Amino acid sequence: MKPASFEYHRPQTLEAALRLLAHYGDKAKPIAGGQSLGPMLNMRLARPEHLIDLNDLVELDFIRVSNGALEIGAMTRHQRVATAPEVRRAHPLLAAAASTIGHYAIRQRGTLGGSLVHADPAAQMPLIAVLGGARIVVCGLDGQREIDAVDFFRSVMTVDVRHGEMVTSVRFPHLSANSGWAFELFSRRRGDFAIVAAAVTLLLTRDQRLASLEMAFGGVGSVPVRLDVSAVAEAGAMPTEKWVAGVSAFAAQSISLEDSAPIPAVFRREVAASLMEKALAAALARARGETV
Ligand SMILES: Cc1cc2nc3c(=O)[nH]c(=O)nc-3n(C[C@H](O)[C@H](O)[C@H](O)COP(=O)(O)OP(=O)(O)OC[C@H]3O[C@@H](n4cnc5c(N)ncnc54)[C@H](O)[C@@H]3O)c2cc1C
Repeated sequence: MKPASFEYHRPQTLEAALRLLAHYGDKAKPIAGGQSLGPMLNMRLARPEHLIDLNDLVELDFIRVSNGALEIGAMTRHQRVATAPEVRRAHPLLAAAASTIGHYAIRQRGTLGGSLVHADPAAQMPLIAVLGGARIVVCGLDGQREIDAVDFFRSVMTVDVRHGEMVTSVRFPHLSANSGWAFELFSRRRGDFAIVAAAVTLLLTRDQRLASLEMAFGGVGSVPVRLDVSAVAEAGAMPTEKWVAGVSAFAAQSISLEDSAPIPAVFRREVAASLMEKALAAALARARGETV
């Protein structure tokens, strides 16, 4: 199928893009990498009358490290996030997760901003943003807003961006150098969207006890789910193999799942438990300085 007709605009500055978005309101849509919007246009699931191409906005393609945060421009491609040395140093979990998005060609075009706004519940970038307490910077002609990732994702493919606004960047707090971290996903074939994904960050004390733990799942609800681990992961606990098994079972039990054809909830929950067990073990190994 071919898209319904639209008028194509290629602004050269962020301000020009915002003016177009403000002028055309709900009749306009930005296009970034086109890896999600392209198919939606072709299938006529999206029918904007005006398409605002963001690909000349070089000011939104950047990676900056400052004051404990890693700030990445909305037009930064997944492949750059996956391979940039500054991302690998400041947030190795983000780089690792980005390297698993789709295939190489998709990572070369798809952007961080596009992925967050598209908000597929199983996508990698929304999951890491929610787990790590990222803040999403949204801009309109009247100024900018900074939104916590947990509040940004409202539902399936629905986010807190109003007509006339655009995502311009994302601020990820650094992972501390001695953090343990891991990202695991289960998909039918390599490069497919995850059926379930799990991500973990943790810190150990000098005597190898648990200092802090964050866990999140993707693909188990309408938005990424960051878990409340206070009931099972007390600071000071000794993270043994038995502890890992107990915490991952708890994590998988604590999510509410509905049957969705063709993947029954019981299967999704088993996959979630097993991915979380793998992720916890890998994160602990990294925190202990072992090779993963
Ligand atoms: C075969 C295939 C496999 C894939 N596998 C995966 C996968 O495993 N994991 C994964 O996460 N993704 C996957 N994707 C999707 C890919 O990551 C996309 O790049 C991403 O979802 C959208 O990014 P984009 O830059 O292409 O955005 P676009 O497709 O251009 O836009 C997507 C949406 O975001 C809006 N938008 C874009 N940029 C902005 C902005 N700055 N501000 C406001 N709105 C904006 C658009 O209007 C549109 O609604 C896959 C895609 C394909 C085709």
